[in-house]
Amino acid sequence: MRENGRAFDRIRLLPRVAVDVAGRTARTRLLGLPVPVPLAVAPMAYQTWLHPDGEVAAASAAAVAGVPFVVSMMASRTVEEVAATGAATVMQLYWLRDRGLFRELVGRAEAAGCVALMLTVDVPLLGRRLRDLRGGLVRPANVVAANLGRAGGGLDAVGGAGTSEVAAHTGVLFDPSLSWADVAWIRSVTRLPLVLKGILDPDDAALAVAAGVDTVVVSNHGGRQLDGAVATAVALPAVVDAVDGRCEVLVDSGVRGGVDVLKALALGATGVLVGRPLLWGLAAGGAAGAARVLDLIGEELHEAMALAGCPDVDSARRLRTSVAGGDR
Ligand SMILES: Cc1cc2nc3c(=O)[nH]c(=O)nc-3n(C[C@H](O)[C@H](O)[C@H](O)COP(=O)(O)O)c2cc1C
Ligand SMILES: CCCCC(=O)C(=O)O
Repeated sequence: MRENGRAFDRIRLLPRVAVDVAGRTARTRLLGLPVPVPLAVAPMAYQTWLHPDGEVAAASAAAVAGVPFVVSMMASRTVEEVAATGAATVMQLYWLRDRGLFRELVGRAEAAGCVALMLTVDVPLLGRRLRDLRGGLVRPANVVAANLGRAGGGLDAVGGAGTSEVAAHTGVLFDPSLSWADVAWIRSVTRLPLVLKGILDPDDAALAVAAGVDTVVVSNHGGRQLDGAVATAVALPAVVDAVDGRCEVLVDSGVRGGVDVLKALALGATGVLVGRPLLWGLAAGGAAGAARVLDLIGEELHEAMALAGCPDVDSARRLRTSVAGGDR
């Protein structure tokens, strides 16, 4: 988790000069849609834990900013409620043992008008989260996986220091047997664009392209899964090379401001997903707080583009970078 931020910090940009940036724009396409800035909100579970309106408030902020909102399969508000905010909504999915429930969720996402499905592939089981275990993490009774019906409620039998009810619950639901054959099946049951989230190895990126995926997200899940996994700013360039323009390449994990977005573009990304900063905004100020976070990142990106001599996103993708030696 710490290395994600450090890796972005170590990237150095080579600004261009005497380029007319007076009319600069960060407009581009992301997940097949026109967007004012190349970012979307990452899927994050259980947002009513942070604010009573949860995902509905966060998605409203995305709608105001004009950027896509990815609703977690483990969201505490339903995909229908999220889509009703007017945000371009992407449904995130985990591979479930209950294939009937998985198929039903695909159908609900389609019916709700989702613009894409995002299959997260880096959670065969939940990572070992020591603070969750030490604190005996248990969901409050009102924080449930609203999309999963009866399966979304709490596990009464689990509690106390040394246990995580969230890890136990996902262990019951998620199927660690996911393989590329299953990805091909998922590709075959929907016409929506398919995104795979959690790619780090360029060979997996090539397999994703071969499976007919429209977008890969270079992600280590914000450092929440495999401790010691490579930072995404380090992994990104090889994935961009392997994909070679055959699908979109998004990146997340450690993006904290507009300069990080510019660095991601310079490393070849189509755009970024923003994770925790959105939750901080949501916790601090609900929909307005989340909207302020998106505004700040957008403002910072526009400024950084001016200072780097980039009138548009394509020129940002052509910026040269280097990697600094040590930490600052
Ligand atoms: C509280 C929390 C819950 C998350 N829940 C999900 C989830 O339900 N599905 C998913 O694919 N990723 C989930 N993630 C991972 C994020 O989508 C994203 O990959 C990560 O947070 C990006 O890193 P960042 O927080 O450093 O921006 C979660 C992350 C956090 C912090
Ligand atoms: C609650 C299900 C898993 C959410 C998740 O992906 C995360 O906490 O990182």
